[in-house]
Amino acid sequence: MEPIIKTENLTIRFGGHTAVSKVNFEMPAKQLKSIIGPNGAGKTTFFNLLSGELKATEGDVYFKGENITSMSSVARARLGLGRSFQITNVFPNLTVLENVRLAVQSKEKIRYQMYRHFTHYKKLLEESQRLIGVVLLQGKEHAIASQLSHGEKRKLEIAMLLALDTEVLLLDEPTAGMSLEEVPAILDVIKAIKQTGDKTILLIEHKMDMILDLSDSIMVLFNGKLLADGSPEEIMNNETVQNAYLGGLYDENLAES
Ligand SMILES: Nc1ncnc2c1ncn2[C@@H]1O[C@H](COP(=O)(O)OP(=O)(O)OP(=O)(O)O)[C@@H](O)[C@H]1O
Repeated sequence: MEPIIKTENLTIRFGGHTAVSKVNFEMPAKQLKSIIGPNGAGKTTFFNLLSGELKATEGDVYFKGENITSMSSVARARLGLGRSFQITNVFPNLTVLENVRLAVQSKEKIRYQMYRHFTHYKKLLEESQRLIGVVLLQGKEHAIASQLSHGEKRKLEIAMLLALDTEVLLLDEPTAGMSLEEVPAILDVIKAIKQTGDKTILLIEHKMDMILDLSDSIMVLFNGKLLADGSPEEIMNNETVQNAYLGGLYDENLAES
């Protein structure tokens, strides 16, 4: 089966520094792949190249076989490739339900006037409630977005990404800045999304137990290069990966000259 995302020779340089270097990567549809690597390995930069926040210096990005390298992040999001922080339309003074409902509405392109039709309104509400359930925010429907905890805000963002019918979810450290008690709930949310079986998830995480629990595959970035990509077991047993993490490989060995 054709990969849902593919990169060829994907490279970005910031001045003299190559942050992502000649990455050839394939993302199978409807799977969860984690991206790991030490701080500064290029994980977030790689995400930004996929989502269109950054333009590649060299190389190409494909979505379902289409070359999207020159497409804006908005156009990519419309195609179904989205990252959580791209959602700038979380209204802090609206409730959880209202925010999700607006996202569902914007996707369904239902015009405001159609709210007059009660059946449409009811459908919107039902879909919003379903998504609030998927991200485990039941009971918080009427909470004001700005008053949610950090973890709950991330859940709301994910619900809105789902409402926009995002096929590929790019989740950049969804547990960052979260209290320890909030982490298992986010793990459950990602599992619940995975269980729906129709989403492709790319996840940047530092929490190894979480990665091993969730991932179908893991890719390792090191100094901007793709060091390895394989099943969790393969990656754990990969000597090069072990060396990289143990500091056995020096930056110069892998750095772009
Ligand atoms: N806009 C930019 N201008 C210059 N250098 C940048 C820019 N963005 C990233 N970099 C550099 O590129 C490298 C990769 O950064 P990136 O944030 O992608 O790493 P990361 O693997 O996500 O790290 P972390 O785990 O700490 O988030 C770093 O050396 C960083 O300083």
